[in-house]
Amino acid sequence: MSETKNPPLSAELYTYVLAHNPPLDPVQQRLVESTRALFPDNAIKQVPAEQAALLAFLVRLTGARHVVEVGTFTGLSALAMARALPADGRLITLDISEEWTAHARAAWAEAGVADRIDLRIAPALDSLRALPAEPHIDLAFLDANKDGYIAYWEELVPRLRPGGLLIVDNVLFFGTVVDPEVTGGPGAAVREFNAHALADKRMESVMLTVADGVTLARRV
Ligand SMILES: C[S@@+](CC[C@H](N)C(=O)[O-])C[C@H]1O[C@@H](n2cnc3c(N)ncnc32)[C@H](O)[C@@H]1O
Repeated sequence: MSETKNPPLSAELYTYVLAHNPPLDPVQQRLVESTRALFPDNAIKQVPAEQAALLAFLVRLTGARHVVEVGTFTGLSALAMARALPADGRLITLDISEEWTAHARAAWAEAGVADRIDLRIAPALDSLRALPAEPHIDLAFLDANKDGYIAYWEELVPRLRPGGLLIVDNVLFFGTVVDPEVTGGPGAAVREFNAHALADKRMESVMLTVADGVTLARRV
């Protein structure tokens, strides 16, 4: 068993972490609250505040102009990344739900970033295959159905420019990736994906214990 330096994340410690991150802006805060009110059974899908801040930070750090997101939901991660784009930057975000993304569109309009976001409603694999084949993506965020992760990775990696960043969410899948009794479903799919990503010599990857686990992978 490897030793960890991670302290247990108590509610008090998590509150402390949030207090030492950029706060959600008022539109983001309203989006979090309205998502919980309108879609209480699915609100867990939304990235937490510290992860929204991390996504915005990485967009700014990399100077990304061409961003692709797989998994829009009600639009918080897209909003965070779109706000961090330069004026000529564009975010393409992919989902299959008209209902959830209608809520996203309203928040983006309220935030004044709707003109930077191109929402495409279709199975993500179809939308990814329709993107230009050449390496042009600066940053991608993968946060949709876990049984599609390997296929989405395989479409995204060749389209990333050298040095481009691929951010993958839920790579711990609530800890189930190490549960031997989990032999199917999203936990097993994420476990298989993690092995696939680690073995990919086109990418340099680090796995972080942020939120439900985040892998940062750079196109070498
Ligand atoms: C975890 S949520 C995304 C959360 C979002 N990034 C946020 O922070 O609010 C996953 C999304 O993937 C979408 N999704 C599931 N299967 C999909 C598919 N085959 N193609 C495209 N989107 C899909 C769902 O509709 C859902 O909105």
